[in-house]
Amino acid sequence: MGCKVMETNREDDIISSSECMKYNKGVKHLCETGIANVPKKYIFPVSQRNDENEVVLSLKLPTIDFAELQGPNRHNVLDSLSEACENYGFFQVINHGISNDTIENMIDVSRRFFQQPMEERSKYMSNDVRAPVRYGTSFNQSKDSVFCWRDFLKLNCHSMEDSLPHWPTSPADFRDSLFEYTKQNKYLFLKIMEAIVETLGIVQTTGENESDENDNVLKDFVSKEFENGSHLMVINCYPACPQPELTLGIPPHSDYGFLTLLLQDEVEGLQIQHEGQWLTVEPNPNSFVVNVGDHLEIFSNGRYKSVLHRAVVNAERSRTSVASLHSMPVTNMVRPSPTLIDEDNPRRYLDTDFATFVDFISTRELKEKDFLDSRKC
Ligand SMILES: O=C(O)CCC(=O)C(=O)O
Ligand SMILES: [Fe+2]
Repeated sequence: MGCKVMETNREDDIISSSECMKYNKGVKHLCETGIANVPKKYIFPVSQRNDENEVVLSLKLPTIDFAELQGPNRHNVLDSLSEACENYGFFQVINHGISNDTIENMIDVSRRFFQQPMEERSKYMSNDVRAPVRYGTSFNQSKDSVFCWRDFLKLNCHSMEDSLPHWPTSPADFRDSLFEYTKQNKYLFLKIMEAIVETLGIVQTTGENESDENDNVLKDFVSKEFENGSHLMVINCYPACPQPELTLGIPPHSDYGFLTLLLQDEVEGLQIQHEGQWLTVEPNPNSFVVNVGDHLEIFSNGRYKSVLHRAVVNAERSRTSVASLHSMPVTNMVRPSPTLIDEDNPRRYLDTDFATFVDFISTRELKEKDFLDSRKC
């Protein structure tokens, strides 16, 4: 659904405190009030914008066939997986086993959540980054000098018993759709993590392909480290924007966890940085875009890369995406796996935990890979 367009002058360029209040209600609300121009608060410096003159190439991400990963071809798929994590930090997963219905319901209920009146959405507005459910706007609303063209709903999915009672009850099917999706998403994450741990060669396996014993060793390792791990779902809403070239849906950043499983609708918008260039990831219905997060870069002692990515917006269509960020339990320390440190490969990152990350983001405007850089030895 697009922004209502009406005639305005540029008085909205002067940011008074009442203007700020208006922006804090989110960009969806701003669009609903009717705007013809992007207010100054959302205009990025030229150097950070999506350069209109630059030819942005489309990228077909390396593809991991999840069904094949479970069969006799596992070894080849593991090679592709390891190459994708080293060279792109991104890959797409097809044949993942999550039903079309579950995926379509997730996107559909997310859209309907944001289409509700402001009063319904605003019930979940909070500045508390630890709140079980939080509606917000931009990237880090309390710190961003320029706001980006995004509203989000963040939901804690790890301690379900504590979080679920706080989840929205409107639309009526919201909780059921999310519950089913998060359960299956977590299972998929654990299975992909088993494969990633195998590619890193950090658990002692028998060295034989397709051995049940190997399967169990991997399963036990991953379940011990991640079964009770953190799981944050971020539902992103990028309304259509009257001047998309002036702003960004989400500025360049890396994700803090081990892996992010991203579901996007059919509207293009995600771009990743690869060899110094921004590349647009073509949406592939029914697949997941998976990216390496900061914690996996640390855990792999730098072998796998947490890559910068961003989202651009467009004038015609609103875009919805759902990012599921998975990591170890929030109280755990994340550190380079000792098996990946030796004389030739010294430790490259300091230990870190979730509290350090929260302290870091609450004291500054987060830029690009600042947090990860702060953890380098
Ligand atoms: O919407 C997208 O394509 C990217 C979202 C994202 O990077 C995030 O939520 O961390
Ligand atoms: Fe991200």
